[in-house]
Amino acid sequence: MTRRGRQLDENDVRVRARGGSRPRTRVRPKHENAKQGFVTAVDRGRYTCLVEGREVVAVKARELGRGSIVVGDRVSLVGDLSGQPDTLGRVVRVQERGSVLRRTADDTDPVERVIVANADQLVIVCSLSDPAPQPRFVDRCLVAAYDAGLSVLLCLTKSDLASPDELLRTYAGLDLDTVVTHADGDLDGLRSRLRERTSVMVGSSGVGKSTLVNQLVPHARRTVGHVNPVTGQGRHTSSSAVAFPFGDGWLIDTPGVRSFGLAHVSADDVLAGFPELEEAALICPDGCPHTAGAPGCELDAGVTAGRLATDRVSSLRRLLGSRTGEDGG
Ligand SMILES: Nc1nc2c(ncn2[C@@H]2O[C@H](COP(=O)(O)OP(=O)(O)OP(=O)(O)O)[C@@H](O)[C@H]2O)c(=O)[nH]1
Ligand SMILES: [Zn+2]
Repeated sequence: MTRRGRQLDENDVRVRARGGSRPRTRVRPKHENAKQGFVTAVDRGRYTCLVEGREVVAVKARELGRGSIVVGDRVSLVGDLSGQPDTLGRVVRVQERGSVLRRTADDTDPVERVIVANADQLVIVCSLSDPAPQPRFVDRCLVAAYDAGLSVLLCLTKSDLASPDELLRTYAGLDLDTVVTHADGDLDGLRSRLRERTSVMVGSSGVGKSTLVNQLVPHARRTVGHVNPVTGQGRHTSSSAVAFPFGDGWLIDTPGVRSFGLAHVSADDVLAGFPELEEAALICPDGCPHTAGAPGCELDAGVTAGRLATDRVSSLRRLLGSRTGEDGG
């Protein structure tokens, strides 16, 4: 279950139905010797799974149908699980997911994609300078995280270049944890918040996410810096998520995820990404759209009286508007 008790999507239902409501006798005996694995990478129909400490490449068994398998899924595998080159295992079952982090391509696209399963924390990586902080990106990630029932760690990087004070003030009082880092600093604070959980890292380009992942997981070898236009060197070979074991948990990098389209999130759940505004909006008239100038909207009153931050209110309004195609977000 997710924290907000959200309905799981089609894929989840399909996975559950196969595991639960079907007579198990038909499937089970065949896979009695199936082993448990954790999906660490997905690339064109090939699933890399960690099985008893070995990296096994597997395909999806036909009986699983069209249901998706994503990084973070816990799966049962049969077939050749030796992990030797050119061997293939077969994923025969996907366990029920504890959480699903999803996105749509843009805010008006109805097609949802699950990016990562079973995560419990979203780490939003945001640089304090070079590139300048993007609070709207952070707000959008917050909505996606709360919608998925994930807790949030805001990681402010490049503190050697600028002070974190202003951003820390902006996000103080929200239901999130913060940590401030820079490339030559110690990462103990960050490490301690990553152990024993499954964390997903997101960040826009250049914020220093790969630098962080490489420091946390030295064998990760994430490419750092810009793509060389001549050689193409530095280009990420995969745009999908990759999971690395970290302490007793997992650290999942998402190189291709630059943002979250939020078409799948209801207006109420967008508002839930802004807890202080959600509380203020309780005294709005019934059915208030919370748009600028909406009659009696408490968000306007709160801004005028200095109780609410202008930036947060306009960020919320931009997100609400972009989902109906009124604003590019
Ligand atoms: N001053 C400073 N520079 C940093 C820090 N961390 C990373 N950088 C630099 O910022 C640039 C971008 O770092 P990356 O780690 O590639 O950033 P990224 O978020 O992975 O960006 P993409 O590769 O586009 O996904 C590189 O030139 C890094 O050397 C930091 O703490 N301080
Ligand atoms: Zn309102």
